[in-house]
Amino acid sequence: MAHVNVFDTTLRDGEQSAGVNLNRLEKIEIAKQLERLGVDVMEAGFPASSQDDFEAVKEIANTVRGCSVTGLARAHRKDIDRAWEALKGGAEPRIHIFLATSPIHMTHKLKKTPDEVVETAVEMVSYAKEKFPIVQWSAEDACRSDLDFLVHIIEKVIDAGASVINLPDTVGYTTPDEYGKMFRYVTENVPNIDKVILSAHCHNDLGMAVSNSLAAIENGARQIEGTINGIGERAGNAAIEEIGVALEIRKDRYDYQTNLVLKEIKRTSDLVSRLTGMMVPGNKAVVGRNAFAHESGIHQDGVLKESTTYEIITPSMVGIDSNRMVLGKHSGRHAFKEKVKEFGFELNESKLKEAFESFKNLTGKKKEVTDDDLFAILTDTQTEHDNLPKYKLQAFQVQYGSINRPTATILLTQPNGEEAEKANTGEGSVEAIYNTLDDLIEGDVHLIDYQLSSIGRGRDALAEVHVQLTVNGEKASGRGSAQDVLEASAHAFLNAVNRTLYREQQKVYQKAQV
Ligand SMILES: CC(=O)SCCNC(=O)CCNC(=O)[C@H](O)C(C)(C)COP(=O)(O)OP(=O)(O)OC[C@H]1O[C@@H](n2cnc3c(N)ncnc32)[C@H](O)[C@@H]1OP(=O)(O)O
Ligand SMILES: CC(C)C(=O)C(=O)O
Repeated sequence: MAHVNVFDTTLRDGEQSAGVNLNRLEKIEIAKQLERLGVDVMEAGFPASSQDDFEAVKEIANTVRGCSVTGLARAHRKDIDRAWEALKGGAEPRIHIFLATSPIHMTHKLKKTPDEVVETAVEMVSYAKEKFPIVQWSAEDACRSDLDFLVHIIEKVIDAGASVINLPDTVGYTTPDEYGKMFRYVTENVPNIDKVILSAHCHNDLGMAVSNSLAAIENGARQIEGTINGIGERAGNAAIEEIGVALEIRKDRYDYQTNLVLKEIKRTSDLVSRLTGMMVPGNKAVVGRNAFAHESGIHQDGVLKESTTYEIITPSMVGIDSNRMVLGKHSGRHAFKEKVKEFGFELNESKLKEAFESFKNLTGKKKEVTDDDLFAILTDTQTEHDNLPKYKLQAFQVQYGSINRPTATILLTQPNGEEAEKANTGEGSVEAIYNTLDDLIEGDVHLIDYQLSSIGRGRDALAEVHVQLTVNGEKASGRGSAQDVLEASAHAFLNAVNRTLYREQQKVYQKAQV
């Protein structure tokens, strides 16, 4: 059985999804989970793109030991230098340099001739190779490139020191047959191709990213790139969980193995969905809420008689457990601590105490605290920055009636520790809350997007709100959960505002360091 490396780019291409903005702690939490999932390489970010990304890539490279950590770079010395500074402490530093090879990109975007592109690619790969043991080079927009030009440039960058060559379908344009043929052509025509691993990176604009990735594997690719839940630029990337499960379920056809620990899929999907605010559609393959639900009578009858009549994937294979954990108001610290471990979180003592208090508070409101509730509490606690000045909701009240204009009164602790109270109205209760918060918060805040969902099922399910705001013109996303929709809405708004405060504090701190 041939081995196929899994290259996860949730933290780079995934974070390029419109509206997604992960903070450092969230990225680290996802990185730890990707390591548990068994990915071979994780692309932690684009170090030269911002100070935040640089810090996150550096911390992930210095922490993660179970897989290789990489970072993206343009074909620029300064991008490569920055990537080296971020990645040099990693277990196996590797860089991912890209440069477009299609006529459209070379002419209109790069404004370079094909010869200049070859020259730049070779120069930058050689430069990177002086620092990095592993250099991956990507021919951006490979699928709209001239095949013989591809063959020519690939040969040159391999000579310059690249050990992984990626042929991305940057715009999600290709079909499985075409993509497979491109891999075959390159394999058969690049003379030094046996020195490298070929990689596939597919986008989902025409809904073919996973099929294209599988076609690439069948035609010589030994690395596939993708993201969890298929998030990413525009319509997203190939969903890693779908490729992993397809290779497993159809191993009669695909004689390839990966290091993926399929049982970690559900937790990884939940974590990424929750932290990015990108909800997983109910009908999404492998991880959707309905992926294992049987609704119609004939299907239910079949499954009851023999599950394989309508079920090709067992829920337990991807970590969907039918044994529900029940924690209630009589559960103590020890049981709680055990469950936190079982869930894969590593909380320090103060975060554990905070999470236990939130859990106890919830047991006062809900009959039963479910896995989903606990997961929400734990991700929130783990990804919240400690001891930083921030806005904190102390109390609020909303008056709502079908005749009166909704009015919200809010008591807020401000970053300087002082309390302030105000009231304002709105067309609806959420707007009244947001107008009041706007009055209480320094700066110019605008709501761009608001999404409400429930965590788990049942009348007493927790509400979860994701918002996108601009604060003084800067975009920020936030999330909040609570048993009450209005409280969750207020928390999400404040979470987004606090993130911009945190970013400001980081900038001040970084300036002071220089
Ligand atoms: C296919 C992909 O997903 S590629 C990755 C895309 N990801 C991102 O862009 C996210 C992060 N990006 C950023 O933060 C910013 O774009 C930055 C910091 C990288 C650059 O910002 P700016 O300097 O303001 O440049 P801007 O983004 O407007 O334009 C990109 C420039 O890079 C050039 N460029 C694009 N790709 C490459 C490349 N692979 N190698 C070298 N230069 C490149 C473009 O031609 C353009 O150059 P120009 O300014 O001479 O016209
Ligand atoms: C940087 C490259 C690999 C990319 O993301 C793409 O081409 O889609």
